[in-house]
Amino acid sequence: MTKVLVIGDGRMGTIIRELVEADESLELTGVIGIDNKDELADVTPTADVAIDFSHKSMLDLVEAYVNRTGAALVSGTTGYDEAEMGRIRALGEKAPVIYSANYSLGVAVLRRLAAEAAKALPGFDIEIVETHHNQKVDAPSGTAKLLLSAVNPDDECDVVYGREGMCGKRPAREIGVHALRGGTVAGTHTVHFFGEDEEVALTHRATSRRIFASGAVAAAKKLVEREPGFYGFDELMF
Ligand SMILES: NC(=O)C1=CN([C@@H]2O[C@H](COP(=O)(O)OP(=O)(O)OC[C@H]3O[C@@H](n4cnc5c(N)ncnc54)[C@H](OP(=O)(O)O)[C@@H]3O)[C@@H](O)[C@H]2O)C=CC1
Ligand SMILES: O=C(O)C1=N[C@H](C(=O)O)C[C@H](O)C1
Repeated sequence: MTKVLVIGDGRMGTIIRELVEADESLELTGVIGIDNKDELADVTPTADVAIDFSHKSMLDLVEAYVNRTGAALVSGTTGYDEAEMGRIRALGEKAPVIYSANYSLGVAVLRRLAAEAAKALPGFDIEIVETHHNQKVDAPSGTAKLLLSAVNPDDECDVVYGREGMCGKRPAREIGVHALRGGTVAGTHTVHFFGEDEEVALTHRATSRRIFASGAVAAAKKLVEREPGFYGFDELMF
């Protein structure tokens, strides 16, 4: 039995907890929310793997937990800055760690397609649009950032987050990133490629956040078989 600690008891944490409880190969050792977050620093029972879908403010505790116990870490929390991402990567020296801003197979394929399209369509204007429910606290989404780095791998383009006012004509080497918020949308991402008299648009639409939760649980099962190290989604899941 693989022992699983779920960090985050919100929308994602609740579904992950249900999936873990329903899986005979997994044992739930605890669920951490704001109210009992200090357990991470002390009394939490040791788990083989922690699955973290919480909030960036939990990073100090998550980091200390992995360093203290050596538990594997599946991290899906978004909103981290570069320095915080560096701290998550560094945990790979202590334990097997995977980070992905999106645990659906569909987005992993969208990322590849978008990278391919960007190479094949030089000179096209790229715009990324993400849409999420009205409870999401970070923008743009982690997935939008992941797609941005797929189409702009060498940081050659300037990036603008929304536009307003007399911002002038669109420069050629610019990528616009736009966040829409409303209702209960689980997560939609479109990468637009605009050319002369034509447009290619690649879209992934999640119709339920269950897809992210089941991807994270599948990742946890694979991760516990691995040596310490920092793993990407494609490396572990394909
Ligand atoms: N990688 C992926 O595939 C996916 C990633 N996500 C990401 O997972 C994270 C959680 O998403 P979701 O479950 O929808 O979010 P919720 O707001 O429903 O849950 C957030 C959780 O974090 C806890 N928390 C701790 N500190 C804070 C704080 N300072 N402010 C707010 N919450 C805090 C909350 O505790 P409490 O309940 O006690 O308030 C809650 O357990 C987000 O970063 C989201 O972007 C979401 C879907 C897919
Ligand atoms: O907060 C969410 O809901 C989601 N967050 C992730 C992100 O920021 O990319 C993944 C998914 O789109 C749902």
